[in-house]
Amino acid sequence: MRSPKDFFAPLAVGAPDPVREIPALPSRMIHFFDPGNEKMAAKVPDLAKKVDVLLGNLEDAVRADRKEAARAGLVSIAKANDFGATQLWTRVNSLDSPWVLDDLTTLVTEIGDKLDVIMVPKVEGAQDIHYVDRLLAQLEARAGLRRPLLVHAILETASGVANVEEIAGASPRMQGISLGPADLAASRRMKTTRVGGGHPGYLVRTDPVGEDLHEGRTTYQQDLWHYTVARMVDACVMHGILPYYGPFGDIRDVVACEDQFRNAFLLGCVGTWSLHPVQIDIAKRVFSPDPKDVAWARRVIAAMGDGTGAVMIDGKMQDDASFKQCRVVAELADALAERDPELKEAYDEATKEVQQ
Ligand SMILES: CC(=O)SCCNC(=O)CCNC(=O)[C@H](O)C(C)(C)COP(=O)(O)OP(=O)(O)OC[C@H]1O[C@@H](n2cnc3c(N)ncnc32)[C@H](O)[C@@H]1OP(=O)(O)O
Ligand SMILES: CC(=O)C(=O)O
Ligand SMILES: [Mg+2]
Repeated sequence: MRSPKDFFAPLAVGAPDPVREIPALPSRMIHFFDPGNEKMAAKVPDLAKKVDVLLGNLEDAVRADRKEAARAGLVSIAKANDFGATQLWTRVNSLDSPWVLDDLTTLVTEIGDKLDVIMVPKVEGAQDIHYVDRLLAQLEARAGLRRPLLVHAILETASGVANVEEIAGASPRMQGISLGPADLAASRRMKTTRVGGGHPGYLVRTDPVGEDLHEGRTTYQQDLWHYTVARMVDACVMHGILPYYGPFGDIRDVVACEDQFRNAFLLGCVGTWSLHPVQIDIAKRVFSPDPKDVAWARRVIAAMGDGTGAVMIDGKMQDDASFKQCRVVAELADALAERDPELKEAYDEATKEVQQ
């Protein structure tokens, strides 16, 4: 284990200094595309205007015989485009794969100055992050980069979940963690066959009403991911990094997708993945606070002054704890409004209405 005193020293001579704080940039949707797929790649410049994060995916969903095309495609796309305030991330192949070394070496060397975050799949424990941390420092030093690349882990193995707190704190590069429900389900031997979302068999049932055990008993489907998302959120917050939901594979079911995203938003996640253009607006809607909630939050903050004491607003008690919750919502709204003029207008309009 590294001494806390050395935590902010570069891991290679000439590598940039590690960051001391993870920037809380808008990242409501991490939009996945296959950089080796010409149709998808052609849409990237337009998509960049709509999404907070574009992610060139090199891992699962890219066929083995297309890995090199995907890597080369990402290099060309990054060199040919300026994405402005939209972040560019990549997901490299897993650390036990034959491709990851070339992924990291090529990407850091060729486009390390364009990339913001490297997503590492199937992270099992802090040792995986330590490996990537040192290698990135060596590559950054060789490439003469002035800004350190950040690292994002996918939580998609049973060991990863058991070690999530140490993963979150393994390096100052750690930017965030996403839930990987598909691989996690396989790793845990869950008896599901889906990519995220619920399952009709995972339910609770009301008590029997009479002799007939089948009559009049309502069932409620439960959220398979509640425990993992909640634990991931706590681990991330403990270490000052950002939690995300991951993929929702039923592209057609936009309703359940929105529900899954909203559960994650309410539990503390800052964003999610979009696998298909249709999921971009869902993520944007869900991970931008509702204008009514923003107006309420601003009203509570104004009424609470320095945040101490208690006041009553519309019959509801407000004190330091609700003031802090309102600040979370209001600060997120302010950050998103800076990037999105339409949202700014909606938030200001709703705020004016409650002031009248
Ligand atoms: C468990 C995990 O690891 S999840 C992460 C890994 N998975 C991924 O990254 C999947 C990314 N998404 C995809 O590959 C695709 O969206 C698929 C395979 C799910 C569906 O693709 P298609 O069958 O082509 O969908 P569809 O016909 O609705 O696409 C409509 C258009 O949008 C394009 N499109 C689809 N997905 C994307 C995307 N993610 N980014 C950009 N464009 C896209 C298609 O190329 C198509 O273009 P066209 O109109 O020029 O023909
Ligand atoms: C996100 C991912 O890779 C998974 O669910 O397996
Ligand atoms: Mg996976």
